[in-house]
Amino acid sequence: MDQTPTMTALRRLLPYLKPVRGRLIVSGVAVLCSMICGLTIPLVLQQILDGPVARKETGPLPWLIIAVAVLGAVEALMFYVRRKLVAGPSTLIEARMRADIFAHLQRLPISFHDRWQSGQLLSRAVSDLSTLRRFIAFAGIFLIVNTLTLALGLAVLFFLAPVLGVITLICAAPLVFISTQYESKYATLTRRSQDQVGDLATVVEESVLGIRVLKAFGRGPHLAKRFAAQARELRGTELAKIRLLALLWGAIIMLPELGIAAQLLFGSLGVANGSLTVGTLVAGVTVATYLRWPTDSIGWLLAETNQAATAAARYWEVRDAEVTITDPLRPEELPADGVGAVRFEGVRFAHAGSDREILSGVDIDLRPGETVALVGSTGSGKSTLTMLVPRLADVTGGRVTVDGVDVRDLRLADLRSVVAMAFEEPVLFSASVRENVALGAEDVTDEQVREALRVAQAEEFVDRLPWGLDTRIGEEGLSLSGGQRQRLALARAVVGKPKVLVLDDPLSALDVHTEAEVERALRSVLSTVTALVVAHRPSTVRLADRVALLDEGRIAAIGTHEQLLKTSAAYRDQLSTLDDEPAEVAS
Ligand SMILES: Nc1ncnc2c1ncn2[C@@H]1O[C@H](COP(=O)(O)OP(=O)(O)OP(=O)(O)O)[C@@H](O)[C@H]1O
Repeated sequence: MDQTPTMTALRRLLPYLKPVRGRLIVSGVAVLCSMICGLTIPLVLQQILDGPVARKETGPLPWLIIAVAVLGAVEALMFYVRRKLVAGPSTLIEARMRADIFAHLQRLPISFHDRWQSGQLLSRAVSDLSTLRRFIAFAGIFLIVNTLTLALGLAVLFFLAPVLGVITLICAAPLVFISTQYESKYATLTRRSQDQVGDLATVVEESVLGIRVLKAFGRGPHLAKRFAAQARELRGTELAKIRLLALLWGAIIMLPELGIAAQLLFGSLGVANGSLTVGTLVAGVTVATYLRWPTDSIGWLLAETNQAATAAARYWEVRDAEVTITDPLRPEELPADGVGAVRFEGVRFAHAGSDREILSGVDIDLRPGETVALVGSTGSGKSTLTMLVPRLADVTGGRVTVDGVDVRDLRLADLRSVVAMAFEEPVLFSASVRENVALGAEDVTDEQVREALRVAQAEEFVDRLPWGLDTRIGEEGLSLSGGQRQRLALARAVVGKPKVLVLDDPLSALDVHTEAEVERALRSVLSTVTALVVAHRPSTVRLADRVALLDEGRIAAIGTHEQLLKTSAAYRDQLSTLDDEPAEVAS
């Protein structure tokens, strides 16, 4: 995966900052004001020491003391204002960026999701964005303000006595060199640690989703060991970061201390020979002491900036991923009297970056209302072919049409309102039964949900659930049986009353009893639509009007089951490899 240069990644956040720039600028100005107040206090101190104290006159003293108190109060107030002002914008930016990456993930093609680990996406949408929020609210502002304060402080020192300014400058110069040396090393470590967090999130997610497999095979301890090893790697990276930061901090803290010592040495000599007043020396040392926070914080601020830049780069890597399946520039309309005829015409398909064509000229003509079962050896491309109808992937040659219109010429929303799909693995979301079914179409009424459940033979078991339609089903619907989940997935597929249904092996992995229930549901569902059904079992083949045999990227035979049994040796061979006995099918 290409890595976006980190600082460019940070700059690209500007459009998100734009709507709230007013408040961000005001909060920056507030911090600057508080810093200016802090830097003015030593100047008043100089006036007190060289004026009333040196001359032993107490007259102007109260006013000068009040000035110090007011400056201190304004400094504190401005800090408070910054904190108040910055909270809203930074959380707003985080929320917007999070919503945008989520929306983008929905648009990205399946091929993207096949390539990317879910934990990497999770860490980018959650922890990287929190890092960015912290940067915008705090480190980003202080990076600018502290740099200005350092420049201003230096100017004050030069104003007080050039020698004090020069000493501070000489002591600060090595910091620039050390910081640049450290920056690139720290950036590499930061990137590594943030990627490792993503890898860890992937392991946690996969092991939670696959907990049944892991338990059944007793692989929990093995995975726990692997996880611990990855966690140790992350710890190693974090320790390397801390060691590097410790070195930088050491240098950053030592250099200003040396500066203050040098100021005291040369300043005292100056006072002794009369070239400096005591007030100037005390004010100079106070300014240098005040500059310690802006100086000390540089290491931490650079670390935060690095972290934020890496987080931004990781964010943009996902946002820059190309949405390859989009609405056409000039969309066509489906005919109003469309009946759901589907044609595959010379369809070819190869995965991006792969030379191997999985489909190399598939022709199938699905007549309106007909069910065609697709059989073929494992890996022959059956699932791939089904994905081309609702454009989960696009053909690389030929075309797929619905009612005579190339699916690529239709708006995605229009296409997906007439074509519905159910998959081998019926994914259910942690939401109510109603929400899970209504996911299949927009603005669905309860009556429509019930009708879909009836068609999918699911109404009875849903009514037996503790809260009926409102029952929340667990993540991935794990609390339901396989057959119940399949029937809910079928209800979701039919709720929008599609004209075309594409089913990727809906009877796989079901026991005999459950299979019969889902088969009944399927018969009822298929009677109303044109359907392409991937079949791994003779029982699924039985549901079809015709069967197409996919072999070596082409349709090797197509016809009714009985015709093919008589005429196609390849079909008979294929059936003998299916899960049930061919004899059972023939009956
Ligand atoms: N991202 C990818 N890049 C390259 N090849 C891929 C990719 N994804 C899948 N394939 C290959 O595409 C081929 C077709 O896969 P597909 O899932 O369509 O087969 P299938 O007939 O549905 O198999 P099964 O019956 O086992 O479900 C397989 O050989 C698979 O290895």
